[in-house]
Amino acid sequence: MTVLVTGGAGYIGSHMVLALRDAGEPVVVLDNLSTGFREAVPADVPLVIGDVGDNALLMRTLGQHGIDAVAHFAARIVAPESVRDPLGYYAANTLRTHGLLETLVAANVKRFIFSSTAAVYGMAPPTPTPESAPCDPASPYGASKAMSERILRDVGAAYGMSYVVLRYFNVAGADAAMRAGQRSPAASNLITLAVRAALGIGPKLQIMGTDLPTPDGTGVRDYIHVSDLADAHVAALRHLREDRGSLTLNCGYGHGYSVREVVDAVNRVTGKPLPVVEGPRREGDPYVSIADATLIRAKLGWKPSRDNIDLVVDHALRWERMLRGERMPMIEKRRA
Ligand SMILES: NC(=O)c1ccc[n+]([C@@H]2O[C@H](COP(=O)([O-])OP(=O)(O)OC[C@H]3O[C@@H](n4cnc5c(N)ncnc54)[C@H](O)[C@@H]3O)[C@@H](O)[C@H]2O)c1
Ligand SMILES: O=c1ccn([C@@H]2O[C@H](COP(=O)(O)OP(=O)(O)O[C@H]3O[C@H](CO)[C@H](O)[C@H](O)[C@H]3O)[C@@H](O)[C@H]2O)c(=O)[nH]1
Repeated sequence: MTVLVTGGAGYIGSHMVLALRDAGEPVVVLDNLSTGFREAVPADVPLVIGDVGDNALLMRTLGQHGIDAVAHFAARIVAPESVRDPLGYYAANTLRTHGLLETLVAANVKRFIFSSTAAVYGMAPPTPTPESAPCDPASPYGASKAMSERILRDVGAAYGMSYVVLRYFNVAGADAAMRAGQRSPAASNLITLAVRAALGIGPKLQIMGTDLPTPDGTGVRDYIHVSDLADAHVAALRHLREDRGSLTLNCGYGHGYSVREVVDAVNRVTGKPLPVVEGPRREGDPYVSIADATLIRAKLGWKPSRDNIDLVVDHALRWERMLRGERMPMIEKRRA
């Protein structure tokens, strides 16, 4: 029984590959390396380079490796870009998920874990946000995921596929042993930008809005450590293998930090003040995004062990240093 991880050469998928490998689960990665990195996949994990939309390749991969479950991470993920290129996003995310599900139904693969996002809830959901809150995505990116969720629900009902949809809040940090982390130079999430600024390898951090209706005027987010998120996927896999039914679950800690609180954490971890520039609000940014994270604990027995903003920042910072050659990674490097 092998797990296929689409997008396993990307930031979150590579942590899932490590979590599965650490749990002794055979795993295969399918990735087109559009935003992923060959070296993010450990040398002893088969890497199939190709597009998730290539049905013939998928069918071959499923058969060759005896796949019984798929964790589908492969996607385009930049919400503002999706506003400029909605057709590209619906094709990359919704249509490719449809095609993947079609192939899995034909191949009789009946376990599916889907990477969804808090962006399905839109601009002003109740906070903390339960899974039952209405989906009202503000961007084509969020809509492409919400549509995929809907397709999955119908496929599950019609063809007996069991699935776990995981709606991630704000993912951050890196593997504690520095085997994986955010490799993309284009990453635009707050914690990556803050630690890169602290190390002088990125521009000064701009606080996007200081007059929001939040306690200190800056945006509040529920930051989840990427390895806790990977553990949630492993728990989801166990749930599916035990035939305990389909689920849609938030992935977050259930509490949030403002941008200023994240900057404070960076200051504590580095021991020196991070210079920041105060700028205007970013269009389309929710003020607050916090998960109601009760259901995932109840349904999967998931217990995060890294719910500590200083730890999240420390791992992100150490990873950036390591990437710049200050420390060697602890996994054997895949030969290019
Ligand atoms: N990063 C976040 O904060 C966040 C938040 C919510 C949800 N998500 C979801 O998590 C998933 C992973 O995100 P990430 O941050 O690791 O992004 P990423 O860009 O690092 O990883 C995506 C991976 O998928 C691959 N890929 C993309 N399109 C493909 C295709 N058509 N065929 C094969 N491979 C393809 C890329 O090469 C890359 O390795 C995505 O589905 C994203 O929507 C991410
Ligand atoms: O340079 C920056 C970058 C971000 N922020 C602020 O930091 C907070 C977090 O912003 P991110 O860009 O890190 O994350 P978002 O909440 O905007 O979005 C992320 O989480 C969403 C889920 O809620 C989606 O999945 C989305 O794709 C993913 O990037 C926001 O208040 C934002 O305004 C800044 O002040 N300066």
